[in-house]
Amino acid sequence: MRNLKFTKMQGAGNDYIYVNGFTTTIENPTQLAIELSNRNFGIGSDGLVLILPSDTCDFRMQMFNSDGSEAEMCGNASRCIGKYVYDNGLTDKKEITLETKAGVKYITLLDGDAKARRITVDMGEPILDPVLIPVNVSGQPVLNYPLEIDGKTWKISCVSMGNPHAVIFTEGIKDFDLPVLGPKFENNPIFPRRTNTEFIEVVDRNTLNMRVWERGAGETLACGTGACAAAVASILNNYTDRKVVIHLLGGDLEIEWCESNNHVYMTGEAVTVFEGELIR
Ligand SMILES: N[C@H](CCC[C@H](N)C(=O)O)C(=O)O
Repeated sequence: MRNLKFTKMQGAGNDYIYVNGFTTTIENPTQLAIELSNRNFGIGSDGLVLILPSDTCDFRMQMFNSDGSEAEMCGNASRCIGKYVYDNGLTDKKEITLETKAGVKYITLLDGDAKARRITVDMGEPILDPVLIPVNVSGQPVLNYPLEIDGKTWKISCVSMGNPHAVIFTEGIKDFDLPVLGPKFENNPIFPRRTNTEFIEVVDRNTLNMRVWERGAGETLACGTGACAAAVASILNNYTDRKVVIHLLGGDLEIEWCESNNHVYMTGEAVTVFEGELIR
């Protein structure tokens, strides 16, 4: 079997392996995501991203977490795909449409070079209907809903950006033991398709601190859809204005929930770390 060429990229420290689906066919992406994400026996990453042809858009994204599960959408990966396709000559456009399982996303390349680019993605409208998130709670929006875990009651605000998020506004997030706490939210029966969980400190009306336990990947240094969900939840709770800077462990993301069209815009970096060839 031919060696596998790949590109390693990261957005705010959320790192994925990118494969050009125009030249390489991946038979079993679920298994490959598990193997290649392993940070000792594989390449090491938060998951695997395939860049594919699309009948309706410029490109299509298929994204797999490090546990092999396929997600509907990935914000940090969508920025990196914008950089990848431009840098590799798959397009000369700086306004790019991307087909995802969460609908069409619109990528705009701002400035930068072959190493790092600043990119904005129109992430579309947030989904607040619990049936669609999904979360087994009645009434919308789901804001500060009391969820008891191991005798402690947490207040969750639930938003989907095509993938499910439970947002918790709290204090002292740097001290949380996420490897213990995260899975108790991720796998809680209230979430029929599991959930990503964001732990948020409100710094001021334009600034949030965030840690995230991702569905299918564990703690990552950043989550683009999670940052969007956290911004929407903080605006709905009137903790912040409609433009927020979110400080994540791996870097900052700028989120705006636009009042005129109800779309959420995410701006941040996309960085190419290295290119490689997997010996198979
Ligand atoms: N773990 C997520 C997918 C990756 C999302 C994240 N890395 C982002 O940048 O949006 C899920 O299963 O919904």
